[in-house]
Amino acid sequence: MGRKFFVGGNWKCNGTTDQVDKIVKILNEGQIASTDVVEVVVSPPYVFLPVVKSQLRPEIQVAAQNCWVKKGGAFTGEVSAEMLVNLGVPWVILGHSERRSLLGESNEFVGDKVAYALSQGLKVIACVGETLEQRESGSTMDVVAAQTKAIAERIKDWTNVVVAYEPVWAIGTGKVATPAQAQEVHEELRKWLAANVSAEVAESTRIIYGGSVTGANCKELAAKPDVDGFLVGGASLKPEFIDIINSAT
Ligand SMILES: O=C(COP(=O)(O)O)NO
Repeated sequence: MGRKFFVGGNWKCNGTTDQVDKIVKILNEGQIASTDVVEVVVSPPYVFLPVVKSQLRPEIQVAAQNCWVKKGGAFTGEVSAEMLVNLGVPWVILGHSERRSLLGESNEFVGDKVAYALSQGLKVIACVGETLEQRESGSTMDVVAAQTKAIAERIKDWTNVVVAYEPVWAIGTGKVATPAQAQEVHEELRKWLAANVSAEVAESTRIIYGGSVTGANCKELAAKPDVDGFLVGGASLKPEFIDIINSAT
């Protein structure tokens, strides 16, 4: 398969300087698999990005949790892709379900953000996922395909894209998807990429799972053939994140 395992830590809107110091210490002192085996990217809030980047061991990269949809300027409160590149931040999470639901980010807006971030040289963790209502109505794949299509219509090169399947009903709820549920959607997503982009992109693009991943459930999920890693929320703030990083070994 040849897809390097990928573990992202999404700190969301959390952290004080003391808490950030403690998390960085855990990350710097943890026994983690080599970068040949796993790619690790942690995503602090914007305000902590420079200090975390400066203090983290070199094997662990950083990501922003969002960025603006076009070149910076008169967009009060926004942070541009160019600023992240200027800071040496290599990754950005885009299209997280919390932004789609709380801030009304549409599939098209997320697609535009992904295209612009890539054009500026950022690497992107692009989030997709359905709500409980959508799953219960049997429209999971329709939703996830539409979210992915809005990205595919706007980009040509998938080299720097990781797709994060994060079922909304599993985020922050403790109701983790079963390994079979995760595998089913990841496999269908990969088939969608093969049919609508290319076999090569389908084969090489990492599709990672997010939604109540913990040190206790990560191994079983990681064992599934189309689960290429994780995007972890709550547990990325805890020592168990080290176990999740090592879950593919
Ligand atoms: O939103 C998530 C997952 O959050 P939890 O692990 O806390 O469910 N990742 O981006």
